[in-house]
Order: sequence, then C-alpha cells, then structure tokens
Amino acid sequence: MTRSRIISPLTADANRPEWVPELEGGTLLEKRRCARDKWDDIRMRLMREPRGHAEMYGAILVQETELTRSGEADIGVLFCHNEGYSPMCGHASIALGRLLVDTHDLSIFPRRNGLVKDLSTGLVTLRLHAPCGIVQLSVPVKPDGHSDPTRPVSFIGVPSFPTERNLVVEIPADKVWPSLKAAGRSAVTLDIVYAGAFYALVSASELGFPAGLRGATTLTELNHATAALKALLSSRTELFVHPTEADLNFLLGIIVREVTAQQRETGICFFAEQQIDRSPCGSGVMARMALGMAQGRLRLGETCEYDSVVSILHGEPGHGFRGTAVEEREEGVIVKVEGRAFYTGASSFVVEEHNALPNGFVVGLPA
Ligand SMILES: O=C(O)[C@H]1NCC[C@@H]1O
Repeated sequence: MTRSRIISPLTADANRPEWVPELEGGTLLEKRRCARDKWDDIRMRLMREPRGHAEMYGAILVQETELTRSGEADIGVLFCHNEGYSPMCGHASIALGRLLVDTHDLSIFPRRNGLVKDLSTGLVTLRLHAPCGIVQLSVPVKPDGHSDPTRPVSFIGVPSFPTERNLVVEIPADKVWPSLKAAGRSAVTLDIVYAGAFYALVSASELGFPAGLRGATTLTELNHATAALKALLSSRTELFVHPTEADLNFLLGIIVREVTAQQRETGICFFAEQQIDRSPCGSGVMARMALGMAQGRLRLGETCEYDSVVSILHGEPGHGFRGTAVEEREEGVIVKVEGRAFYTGASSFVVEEHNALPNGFVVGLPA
C-alpha cells in the first residue's frame, strides 16, 4: 500500500496524503485490521461506483510483512472487495503473478530482482504473503523475461480441509426463500470448507432449484437464496473457527456447485456483500478439491476443470480454472490451481475536493 503509483493520486483532498498511507501493524493481519479500521474510505473509493462497481475486486500490495522480513515471502498483499478484505484470493493471485513479474518498479515490488527463473520450465516462482498464509505462484515467462500470456499461471495455496460435512441447516419458516418453499422444503444440506477462507458448498437443487444452475434458475433467484442462507449461517459463529487465527473466523462465501461431467464442475460463488465471482473462485477450487478428497470422490494427483459463471451465462466452457490435489498433509489438502489472466488497462483515480460522494456509492439489487 505504500507509494503505490498504480492508484495514486487517489485524492485531491488536502487532508489526505497523495501517497497511500503506511499501514500500521507488525503482521499482515494487523495491517489488514488497520486498513479496515482506519483507511476503509480508500477501499470504498476504489471498489464502489463510480470508480469501481458492486463486483469490483482489488489487491493492495504490502511491501513489508513479517514473512517478507523472515525471507519466507517476496511480497505481501491485502485483497479487497465490495464489503471488506478477503483473507485469500486465487484469481487475484493469478493476475498479480503476471503483474509482479512484469513490473520493474522497485518501489512497487522491492524484492523483484530476487525472483528466480527455472530455465528448464520457463517458470518464475513468486511467494505471495496473503492474509491466510503463503500462496506460491509459478508464472510462465517468455525468453525476453516478460510473463507469457499463452500459458497458465498456477498457485499452490494453504492447506484446505472440510470442517462440516453434510450439515443439515433448518431454515426457520420466516426465512424460507421462494424456491425452497416451492420445492416444499425447509432444510438445506451443505458442506463447510476452509480453503484460505471459509466457504459453504451447496448444490443448486438443495437451494430449491431442481433443474440446476443451467436450468430454470436466474442469478436473482440464486442471489435471494444464497443471501438468506449466508445470513443464517454467519450467525452460527461456532461453524467458522480457524485453528490459529481469529481474524479468519468468518464465512466469506457460498458456492453453488454442480458436477457437469467426469472431473468437470461448474459453479457460482457469492461472496462478501453478495458479490458474484467472475472467476470459478481460486480458493473455491481448493475448497471443492479438499471436499472431494474427504468424500473419496477425488484422489491425490487427480485434476478437475472448474467453469465459471461467465461460462454458464455465455456458454463457453473451458475458460475456467484447473485444480489438482498435489499433497495430503495433516493440516489439510494442498491444491494446485491453474488459470489465465490478461492485462486490460491501467488507471489513475482521483477524488476532487468538492465531490459530494467522495467514497462512492453502490446501486445494488435488493437481495
Ligand atoms: O478466487 C478467489 O479465491 C476469490 N474470488 C472471490 C472470492 C475469493 O477471494
């Protein structure tokens, strides 16, 4: 977040520094708290309209963290979205892998020159310190040293593990959403998995959509159902307890998933304030694989394809992520996720002094 020229100058307000502030805290999680408690207006300015939109996603680089200082990471990152700061993000990590390899600005990435390229594979390894832990990226590079957009970036995330399997959630009568009511049901069976963040994994039919994601459902109906379910689940704090970090004790999202073929799934992840993930959700892929392993549906070394909401809406499967369960540890399953990222532009943002809505606004559809 220090001296990031990508988002500077953020403001023309004389009471705000031109450079983005130094985040206080000895650890990345403390810096995350500082960003949330002290500087959340910066997130709002960038994520919300008119500079962003309800589905905008951001990555704030943190040059110094406890793990960059100990030599375990090359750079830190805080992920942000329409409501706050996610502890993990696979799709942003994939995009950052390319950006960080390509930038030569040492004020953005001071340890950039320490990156090592494996000549036999043409891959650069980059260790990103995310709030959930280390995300190890492998970024393909061309002979000229630039990242190679023709090959996927991959990452290996933190150990992932289910915390609840086949949990039956009774839905109180006044909270039952229309599709569940129409299906004559009052309970939903789901799984909860930690994969750098907590996710609830559920099928469309459990939510009251027997025709599945590609059937008669609309995003608005799915939004209603997942919002109601998330509100109920989030109030059950005992379901979201990380083994060591209390900052990670919350439900980030609900993934509505569907198996479409042998080792191929599609799904939609509603996270934060009902933000819809445009990607198949990198950490969601970790979660789904860890669950598949626990259920005995998947074996170590097996690879699955995960299509995204964009594929569902536009009918072009094959642009999603690919996951492989690469290791089983006592703490959980280690998953490798592969995906593509492309540059689309570069922006500078400004808030003028007399702007009546400096922190922007959201025009959302009611859940
Ligand atoms: O790809 C991911 O892991 C993220 N997408 C939205 C929710 C997660 O942060």
